[in-house]
Amino acid sequence: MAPIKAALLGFGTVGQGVYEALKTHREQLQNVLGKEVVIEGILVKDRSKKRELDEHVLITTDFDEILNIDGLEVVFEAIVGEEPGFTYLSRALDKGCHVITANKVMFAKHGRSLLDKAEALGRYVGYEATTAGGTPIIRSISQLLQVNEIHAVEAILNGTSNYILTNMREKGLPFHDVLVSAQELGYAEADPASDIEGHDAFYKLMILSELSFGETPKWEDVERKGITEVTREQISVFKDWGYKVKHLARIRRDRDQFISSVKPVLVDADHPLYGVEDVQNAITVETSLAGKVTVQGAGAGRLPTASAMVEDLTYVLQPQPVTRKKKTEQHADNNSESTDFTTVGEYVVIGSSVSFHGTDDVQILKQEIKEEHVFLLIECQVSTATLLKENPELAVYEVAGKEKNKKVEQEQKDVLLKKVTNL
Ligand SMILES: NC(=O)C1=CN([C@@H]2O[C@H](COP(=O)(O)OP(=O)(O)OC[C@H]3O[C@@H](n4cnc5c(N)ncnc54)[C@H](OP(=O)(O)O)[C@@H]3O)[C@@H](O)[C@H]2O)C=CC1
Ligand SMILES: N[C@@H](CC=O)C(=O)O
Repeated sequence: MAPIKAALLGFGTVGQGVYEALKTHREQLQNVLGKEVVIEGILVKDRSKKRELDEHVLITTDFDEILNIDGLEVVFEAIVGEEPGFTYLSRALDKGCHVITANKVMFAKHGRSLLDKAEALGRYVGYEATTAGGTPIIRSISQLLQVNEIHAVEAILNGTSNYILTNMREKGLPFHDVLVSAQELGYAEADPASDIEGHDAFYKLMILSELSFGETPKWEDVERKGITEVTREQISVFKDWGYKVKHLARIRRDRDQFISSVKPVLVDADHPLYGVEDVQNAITVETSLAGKVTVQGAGAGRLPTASAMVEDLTYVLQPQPVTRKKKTEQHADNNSESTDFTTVGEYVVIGSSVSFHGTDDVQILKQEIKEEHVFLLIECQVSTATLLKENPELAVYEVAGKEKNKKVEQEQKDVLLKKVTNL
């Protein structure tokens, strides 16, 4: 039987992983698909690099040569950046191919357009590898949670950041050394600023938002912060207090409004993502019927990412019926916050000096002085924490899952805001 002809765009960490996985799992694929899958062509940027490839494989820097492969059915994309990836995949769909991508920057920006085009052409787009590496979250949401309404997603979505934070805490290693190790292991992006500044997790969160809610918040409204300001001294105090710093990507839809952020947050042992370490990613989806569902797995690296792309191959060639989530109206929540109540949360505030001038509504729950810094665990209103975060002298970390509604008189709120501004 004639084999399924495929092409690979990119032959770096991910591209090589796909090439290897197709060879090592040839038999398994043949059992599922009834045919062999053969890579016929590979697109690269630098043709002079030495590559270990079967003789018949076309290696080229010219995308037209890829598209001209006779009988090409599938294009895997694992190159870097929004372009030329988007143009190449659009053209591959126009040519009648199914496409499978790992490129989240491109997919966060153009995923909807590619999915629309594929639908119109009767082709399929696999994008499992764009989000959380080898963790099957795209398939879980799109195929297993079609009837459930999704209320919120809370996740660790960047393997490099989680690997750095884990190794700083467990081995006391300096930030930079662990980043270099993440690069050597193939976890980091070509420009690792994307990982450590939170852009990568942000793109993945936007892909999950589109999948879960049929829309995203305005991108500029999402609070985004990376892990570059997390110090070993902070991690050590947090550890003594029973917390870990995790880079969390969170989105909640509440009465047609999104509350969304990507930032380092403290979690305690009760939090579902507390035990997610090293390059692991995990995603907790809060649903209307199933409650909280968590999926965990390797978030980056050659074979886990290749796994997602090869699994996608079975999906694009044997698609299951899936309805894409449409933007839906949310029903008003009867438990919605009354004006008499205000939301309070727990925060760790760190500075060379921190004082609250006897403000009643800031409860100090714990304190410690370490080297040059005062560490305070406080309970205060969310609005107060927002003000504290604006103070460049302070580092403020939210403790995840500690928000609650508390009765506070309006006058108290005003007094508190004035006092905190005077810090
Ligand atoms: N690394 C990981 O764990 C994961 C990565 N991803 C995503 O997968 C994609 C690839 O990542 P990764 O393999 O790590 O990256 P690498 O930097 O290791 O490899 C990139 C590959 O793309 C090729 N390439 C880059 N630009 C072009 C271009 N304009 N035209 C043709 N080829 C090009 C390069 O060619 P050459 O070899 O000639 O330099 C190289 O082979 C990225 O979008 C990344 O975000 C997704 C999930 C996990
Ligand atoms: N650089 C990314 C790779 C996978 O998407 C990460 O570290 O998570």
